[in-house]
Amino acid sequence: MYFEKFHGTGNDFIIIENLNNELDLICNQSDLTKQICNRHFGIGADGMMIVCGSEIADIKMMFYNQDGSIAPMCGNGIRCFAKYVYDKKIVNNTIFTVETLAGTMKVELIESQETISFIRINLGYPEFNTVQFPIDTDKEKVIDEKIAVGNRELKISTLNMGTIHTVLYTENLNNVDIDKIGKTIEEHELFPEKTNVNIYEINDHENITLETYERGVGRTLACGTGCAATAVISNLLNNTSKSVNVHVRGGILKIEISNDGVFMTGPTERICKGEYIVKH
Ligand SMILES: N[C@H](CCC[C@H](N)C(=O)O)C(=O)O
Repeated sequence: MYFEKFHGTGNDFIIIENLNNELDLICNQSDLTKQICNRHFGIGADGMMIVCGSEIADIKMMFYNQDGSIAPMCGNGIRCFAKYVYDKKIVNNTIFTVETLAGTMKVELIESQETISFIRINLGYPEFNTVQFPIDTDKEKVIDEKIAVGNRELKISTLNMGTIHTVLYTENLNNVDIDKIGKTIEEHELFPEKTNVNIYEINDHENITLETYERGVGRTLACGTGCAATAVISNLLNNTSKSVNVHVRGGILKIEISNDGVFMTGPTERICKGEYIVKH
């Protein structure tokens, strides 16, 4: 099975095509994801995208986390996906639409080179009321709410930015056990479908540093929708401006909050391509 591997600021993905639905006859896509994304027995990646035909957009992206779970959207992934379908001439414009389970996203290839491209995505608008959040609050938005995490009380904000994100602020990321807090909150009883966990510190009014513990993966070098969700919360709390650079371990993503939606701009790079042997 032909595949290509990409990364977007260190969040890495496998991309395979299913334009003629031939994949459906070969294997279960969730099982295939777990197999191919395994970093020892497979190629290794944080997740997998499948290229599908669409009735409502130029192309459709199905996204699976490394553990085989389906997620509605992936910000770093859709940049890689966009480069793949443009370079393979599956789409023929530098501006096109991608159907996802989180809605149709508008994609723009700003600069396209052989291995690296810069891509700008309109991620749409943050949603607060779609989060099933059984916390005792009469507020419409859950921002800076205190919850019990183990024997501690933490302030969290939860929203949907293509997928569910929970955001926490810290004065110093070096003092935070990201894996421990990330896993605890990911699996917290408040989140029946789990959540992605983002912990950020403020560098200045236009720059934040972010660590993300992703649902279905664990710690990643970057999370595109997590960067956008965190920029939205940080701006709502008057910590940063509407245009902010989010510094992640794998690079920097630019987030712009506007009346037309939340835009994310960042790089994507092709790592390799080849034939994967499906294990039955
Ligand atoms: N783990 C996420 C999906 C991938 C999001 C992330 N890789 C991004 O770049 O947005 C979830 O289960 O909702």
